[in-house]
Amino acid sequence: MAAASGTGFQELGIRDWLIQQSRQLGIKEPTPVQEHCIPAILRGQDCMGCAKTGSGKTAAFVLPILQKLSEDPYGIFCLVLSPTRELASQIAEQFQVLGKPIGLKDCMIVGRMDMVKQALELSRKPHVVIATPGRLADHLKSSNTFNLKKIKFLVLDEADRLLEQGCTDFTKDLEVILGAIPAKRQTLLFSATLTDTLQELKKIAMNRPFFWESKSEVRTVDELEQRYLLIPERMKEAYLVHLIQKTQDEHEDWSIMIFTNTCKMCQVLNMMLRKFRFPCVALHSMMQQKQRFAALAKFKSSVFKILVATDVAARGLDIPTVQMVINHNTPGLPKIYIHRVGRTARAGRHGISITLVTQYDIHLLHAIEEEIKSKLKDYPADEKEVLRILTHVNVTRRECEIELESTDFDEKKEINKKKQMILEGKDPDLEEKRKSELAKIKKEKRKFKERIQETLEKQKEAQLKHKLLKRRRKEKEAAKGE
Ligand SMILES: Nc1ncnc2c1ncn2[C@@H]1O[C@H](COP(=O)(O)OP(=O)(O)OP(=O)(O)O)[C@@H](O)[C@H]1O
Repeated sequence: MAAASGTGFQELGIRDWLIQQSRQLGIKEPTPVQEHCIPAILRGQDCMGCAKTGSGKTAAFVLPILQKLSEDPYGIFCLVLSPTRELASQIAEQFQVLGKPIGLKDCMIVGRMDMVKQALELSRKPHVVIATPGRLADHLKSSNTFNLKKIKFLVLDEADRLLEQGCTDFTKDLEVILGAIPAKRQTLLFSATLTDTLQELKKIAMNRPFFWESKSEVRTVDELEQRYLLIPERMKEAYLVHLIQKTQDEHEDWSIMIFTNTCKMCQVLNMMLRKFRFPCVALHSMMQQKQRFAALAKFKSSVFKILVATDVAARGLDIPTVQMVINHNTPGLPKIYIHRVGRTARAGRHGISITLVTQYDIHLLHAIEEEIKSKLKDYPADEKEVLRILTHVNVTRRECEIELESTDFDEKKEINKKKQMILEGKDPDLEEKRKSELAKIKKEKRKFKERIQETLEKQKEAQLKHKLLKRRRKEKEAAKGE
């Protein structure tokens, strides 16, 4: 993890009190991303840092910001944006520990938590605000008890995710936030996968940013052993149970993160693994925020050894005990794969990832290998053992699905959708009406098109018949003439 050059934090310009404090977190020698980005940030430059997962990007911005804050302390000095609430909480923790000697006041502004309490905290001018974009934009639109007009630093952690238009689109909220902060500021952008969104990011970091990217061609860390298992879809869960059982039998200290592609699958797998008496807990966006934080805390403290999660946990989370990542589905985007498997093998530790691949996902596996510039190896599983447990596992899974169907899980999803619409200032009933009207118009259009097509085909047929008749008549006449 240490910088190849052997440069210490002191040479980078970091003060003694911060160096002492960093030691408490095991941060002794700077990592390459810290070695390169810290001096640029201390010089006052905008900075874009692209380094592999688990390489210490958080401290690369927290340390210089705290140092600058200690020289001129006021609130609100810095704003950090994160795509998920769990990551925001983790960043806040780093600020709290490292900023303790200067009496740092921080404030976390994330969705689905008490808005009034947050507004009060904001009005007390904390030094650092760590926020998810949606909730911060809501506060900016609805409150005049605080402002961000004097901030010196804007940090976008997982910057590419904040800018891409994925299932959660942050662009509108970012517009509100960027409109509320001063143009003269230092902007710091970090991620393990910055390159796709480089041009958009450069627009946000305006004053010719210092750009640092780790040189290595391979996009994942050397300490990560990457494996795949090519299996039929109906055997996925049996393989999953087998892999967990094997890990539990062979290791005393173990911890696994399992990634799924939907909240429902996450819930079903969690229920199923619990029926097999595995100590596991779920994390997905359909859970209450308090439950989400509690689940993560239990996993972090090793009360539960398995976390079944959707991609809400794919980025940034730093849980050193995680030794294995299992991808229950092959990620559709290589970028998501990089972040998911990056939850293990962090800070120089060893880790293993196993991706379950069905015959329909082979092209996805190839796309991943092409992007990460490395080949995944086949995982040697005990197929006989998997066949032995197959029926039992599949019956249990089906039972869990039926159990979940009897609850209001799908209904809750609809309610959540409606809640989201209300938050976006839309009327769910009106939206529903508009949707069905749109569907009706589309249906009519389709019918109209079909009718035109039919008429055209009939016309064509008639023309052909006419031509054919004409040709036959000509042929007959020619025959007569002979
Ligand atoms: N210089 C250092 N020496 C040793 N450990 C460090 C150093 N800097 C950071 N760490 C530790 O490394 C771990 C990973 O750091 P961090 O979470 O910042 O990674 P990251 O690069 O942001 O990863 P990701 O891309 O997954 O978000 C943390 O536990 C952190 O305390």
